[in-house]
Amino acid sequence: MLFQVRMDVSIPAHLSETEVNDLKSREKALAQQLQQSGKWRHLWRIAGQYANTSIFDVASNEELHNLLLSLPLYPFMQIEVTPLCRHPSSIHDDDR
Ligand SMILES: O=C(O)CC1=CCC(=O)O1
Repeated sequence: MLFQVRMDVSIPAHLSETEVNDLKSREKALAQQLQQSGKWRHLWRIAGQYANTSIFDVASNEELHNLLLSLPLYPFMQIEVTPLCRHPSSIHDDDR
Protein backbone atom coordinates (compact mmCIF):
# COMPACT_ATOMS: atom_id res chain seq x y z
CA MET A 1 0.00 0.00 0.00
CA LEU A 2 1.32 3.39 -0.98
CA PHE A 3 0.91 6.57 1.02
CA GLN A 4 2.06 10.11 0.48
CA VAL A 5 3.04 11.61 3.82
CA ARG A 6 3.81 15.24 4.46
CA MET A 7 5.76 16.00 7.63
CA ASP A 8 6.09 19.55 8.90
CA VAL A 9 8.75 19.78 11.59
CA SER A 10 8.64 22.26 14.45
CA ILE A 11 11.31 21.71 17.09
CA PRO A 12 10.69 23.64 20.33
CA ALA A 13 13.23 26.40 21.06
CA HIS A 14 13.83 25.13 24.61
CA LEU A 15 15.64 21.98 23.44
CA SER A 16 19.43 22.24 23.63
CA GLU A 17 21.62 22.05 20.54
CA THR A 18 22.84 18.64 21.73
CA GLU A 19 19.28 17.33 22.08
CA VAL A 20 18.33 18.65 18.65
CA ASN A 21 21.44 17.18 16.99
CA ASP A 22 20.76 13.83 18.66
CA LEU A 23 17.12 13.82 17.46
CA LYS A 24 18.16 14.72 13.91
CA SER A 25 20.90 12.11 13.72
CA ARG A 26 18.58 9.37 15.05
CA GLU A 27 15.87 10.49 12.60
CA LYS A 28 18.36 10.34 9.72
CA ALA A 29 19.62 6.86 10.68
CA LEU A 30 16.09 5.43 10.87
CA ALA A 31 14.97 7.22 7.67
CA GLN A 32 17.95 5.79 5.79
CA GLN A 33 17.35 2.30 7.20
CA LEU A 34 13.68 2.47 6.12
CA GLN A 35 14.71 3.70 2.65
CA GLN A 36 17.13 0.76 2.36
CA SER A 37 14.29 -1.60 3.30
CA GLY A 38 12.07 -0.16 0.55
CA LYS A 39 9.37 0.98 2.99
CA TRP A 40 10.30 4.67 2.64
CA ARG A 41 10.39 4.94 -1.16
CA HIS A 42 10.90 8.66 -1.62
CA LEU A 43 11.98 11.50 0.65
CA TRP A 44 11.90 15.04 -0.67
CA ARG A 45 12.49 18.35 1.07
CA ILE A 46 9.71 20.87 0.39
CA ALA A 47 11.70 23.85 -0.84
CA GLY A 48 11.81 26.74 1.58
CA GLN A 49 10.13 24.90 4.45
CA TYR A 50 11.24 22.63 7.31
CA ALA A 51 9.01 19.95 5.83
CA ASN A 52 9.24 16.91 3.62
CA THR A 53 6.97 14.95 1.36
CA SER A 54 7.51 11.23 1.32
CA ILE A 55 6.15 8.09 -0.28
CA PHE A 56 5.81 5.02 1.93
CA ASP A 57 5.20 1.46 0.73
CA VAL A 58 3.86 -0.56 3.64
CA ALA A 59 1.55 -3.52 4.18
CA SER A 60 -1.20 -1.79 6.15
CA ASN A 61 -2.47 1.42 7.70
CA GLU A 62 -1.33 0.05 11.05
CA GLU A 63 2.24 -0.50 9.79
CA LEU A 64 2.38 3.10 8.53
CA HIS A 65 0.98 4.37 11.83
CA ASN A 66 3.55 2.45 13.90
CA LEU A 67 6.38 3.48 11.58
CA LEU A 68 5.48 7.17 11.87
CA LEU A 69 5.17 6.92 15.66
CA SER A 70 8.66 5.38 15.81
CA LEU A 71 10.32 8.42 14.21
CA PRO A 72 12.44 10.33 16.76
CA LEU A 73 11.05 13.65 15.48
CA TYR A 74 7.44 12.38 15.66
CA PRO A 75 6.57 14.46 18.76
CA PHE A 76 7.63 17.58 16.85
CA MET A 77 5.92 16.90 13.54
CA GLN A 78 2.55 17.73 12.06
CA ILE A 79 1.77 14.79 9.76
CA GLU A 80 -0.70 14.56 6.90
CA VAL A 81 -1.28 11.16 5.26
CA THR A 82 -2.78 10.67 1.79
CA PRO A 83 -3.54 7.11 0.60
CA LEU A 84 -2.53 6.48 -3.02
CA CYS A 85 -3.58 4.02 -5.67
CA ARG A 86 -2.37 3.31 -9.17
CA HIS A 87 -3.21 5.85 -11.85
CA PRO A 88 -4.52 4.15 -15.03
CA SER A 89 -2.15 6.22 -17.20
CA SER A 90 0.96 5.48 -15.16
CA ILE A 91 3.82 3.85 -17.08
CA HIS A 92 5.53 2.70 -13.84
CA ASP A 93 4.92 -0.98 -13.07
CA ASP A 94 5.81 -0.52 -9.41
CA ASP A 95 3.06 2.07 -8.78
CA ARG A 96 0.92 -0.21 -6.67
O1 LIG B 1 13.97 17.04 8.05
C1 LIG B 1 12.86 16.47 7.93
O2 LIG B 1 12.09 16.68 7.00
C2 LIG B 1 12.47 15.40 8.93
C3 LIG B 1 13.07 14.14 8.53
C4 LIG B 1 12.45 13.04 8.09
C5 LIG B 1 13.44 12.04 7.79
C6 LIG B 1 14.67 12.74 8.11
O3 LIG B 1 15.81 12.29 8.05
O4 LIG B 1 14.41 14.01 8.54
